[in-house]
Amino acid sequence: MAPVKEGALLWEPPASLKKQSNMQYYMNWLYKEKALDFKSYEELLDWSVTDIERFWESLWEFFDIKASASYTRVLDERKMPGSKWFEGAKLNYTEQVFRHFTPNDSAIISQSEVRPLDHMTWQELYDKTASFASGLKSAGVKSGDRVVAYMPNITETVVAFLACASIGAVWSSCSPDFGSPTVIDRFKQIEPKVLITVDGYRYGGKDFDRMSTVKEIQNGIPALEKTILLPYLQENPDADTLHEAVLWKQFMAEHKNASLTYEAVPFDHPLWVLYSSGTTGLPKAIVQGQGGIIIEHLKQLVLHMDLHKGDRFFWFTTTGWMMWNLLVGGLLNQSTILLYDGNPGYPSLDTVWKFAEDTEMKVLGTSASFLLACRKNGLKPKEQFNLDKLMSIGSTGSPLPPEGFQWVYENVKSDLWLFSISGGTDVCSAFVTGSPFHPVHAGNIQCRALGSKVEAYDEKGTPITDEVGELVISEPMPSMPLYFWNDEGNERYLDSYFSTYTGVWRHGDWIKINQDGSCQIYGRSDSTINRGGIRMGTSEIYSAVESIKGVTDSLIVDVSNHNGKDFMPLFVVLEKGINLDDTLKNKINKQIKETCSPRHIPNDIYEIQEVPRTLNGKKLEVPIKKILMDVPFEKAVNIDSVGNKKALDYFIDLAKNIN
Ligand SMILES: CC(=O)CC(=O)O
Repeated sequence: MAPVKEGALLWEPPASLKKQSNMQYYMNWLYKEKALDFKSYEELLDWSVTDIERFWESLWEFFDIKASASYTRVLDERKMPGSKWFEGAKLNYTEQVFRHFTPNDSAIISQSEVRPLDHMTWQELYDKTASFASGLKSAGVKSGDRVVAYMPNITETVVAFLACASIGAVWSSCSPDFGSPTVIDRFKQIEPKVLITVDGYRYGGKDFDRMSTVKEIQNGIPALEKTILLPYLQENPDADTLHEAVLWKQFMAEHKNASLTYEAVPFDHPLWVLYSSGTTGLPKAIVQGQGGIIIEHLKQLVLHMDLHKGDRFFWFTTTGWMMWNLLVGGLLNQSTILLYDGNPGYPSLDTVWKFAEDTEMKVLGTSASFLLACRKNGLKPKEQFNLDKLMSIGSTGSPLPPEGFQWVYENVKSDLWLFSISGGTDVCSAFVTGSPFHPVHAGNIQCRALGSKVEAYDEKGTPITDEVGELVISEPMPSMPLYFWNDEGNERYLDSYFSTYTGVWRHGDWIKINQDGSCQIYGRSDSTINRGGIRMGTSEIYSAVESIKGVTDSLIVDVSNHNGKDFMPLFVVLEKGINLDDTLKNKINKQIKETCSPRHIPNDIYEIQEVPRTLNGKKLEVPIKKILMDVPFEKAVNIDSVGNKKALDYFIDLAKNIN
């Protein structure tokens, strides 16, 4: 097959999909209830980002958000940051989930490398959530206290999260493949009372015992009062080696038949803390609110991904990525969520497609890198699996290039809806996303999300179309972070999003918005490493690499997506007499794997003489990234600010070889 050209039309939504979509239903509802007659998505989008108070209020009514006290006004003031949404309202995330479920329907279908395929009904989910919540309460957990999980993507993690939210406690999770320094850097900041953990996990057919890591985590977080240990890898891990630990089974048994109550919390009550790392300091602890997430996730999942009650919704994720939080959001609409824990490429890349067949999956969400790996390995799922029920594929983590789109249409199904989405941890959602109304063009994201005033700004802050610019959001959204934990005077929050354009959210991605409203993302406009959706600050990688004897300095950049290649090189400066041989490379990779995560192992390691730095000593990450992306030198580097100009030569030569 000839390679598809960027922008080539690959699919158009059939009239039946449009007609039966939630988006159409919402537009009909707006017409009937609000006398708002939009003739197209573009008209609706325009209204949603102009008359923002009425738009978000309409969602509140359309989704029939359950609240024990109503709001007094939708928005206090259009300002960013700090606008107050739905003041006076009292609600609860978990109550929204359980407000009208069908007891014997499946709420969760799960499988892992440790466990076979299993269904959990809504009644079971409700009962287990009630028991866990009661257990947390007896452990002294109150509204506002933090509960953290070092857990894989399995049913117990969802139970624990729903229980935590029902009390109004604040949730935070890390995947058990994260090393203890990474976990401690995150969890310690929020002083959690309770840790929920597994003893270990299986990945790619290998067992990883984590009991000693759990001990290190416990030792690193003095605020912890209790640990709940779920035997997942071993049947009988030795709970006595941990402080104040109780086994999951015992914890649940003590609270059997408990009834579930819901703490009515204000709209901006913290729901969870997600983490995002920059180049310096500890990872940012981003706090998102119960109400903001409920309304944003319903919008994203129900309108943009067209999830209906009972639809089987899957996203391949770990608990350390915001896509886990979005996946769980499927329960807000009583969809059935599908969890997979393990290596999606083990024993082969067929694993996910087989899971799709076995679960009669309707929406299959994954990362662009997974789809590209399937393509590279010549997979043809359509010839091997019955994917009749599959309606759509979602892709995120990095931009999906045209060849990824082509592979899906040629090898999975010619008549499915493939949507690529992008947003991120900061809002736990997507700014640019899918739509049941729009065609799919190779390499393009279908549309900007309702209620997200996404614009591309040039350096002067002027909106541009058909050109790459900074992705900004120029009107407030209820899902924007409430604050960062321990961020005196909102300093880091302001610096992260509002230091470039006053009162406008600068997201840190490059975007091109096309005339027809579709768009493309061109990766991070800063230097953060985003692998498999997990954002890791370069500083975390440096501290791992530079702790190795013989390594004196280092630099890492992620130029994945440039030319459709997955490329994250690490550059090291070595002590005199030390060679960058395979033993040292393996040592570096092992260190990154154990202290950061396996996803942050570089594609290659190069020896350099000097790390290029600014006059005041900062590593030149973004300029080097730009050089390697073949951006013209004068645009990539502000040469006057470079302290050791000669150090750039190496990268200029390397760019010639890789591009
Ligand atoms: C929706 C997203 O933006 C996911 C990610 O790439 O982290």
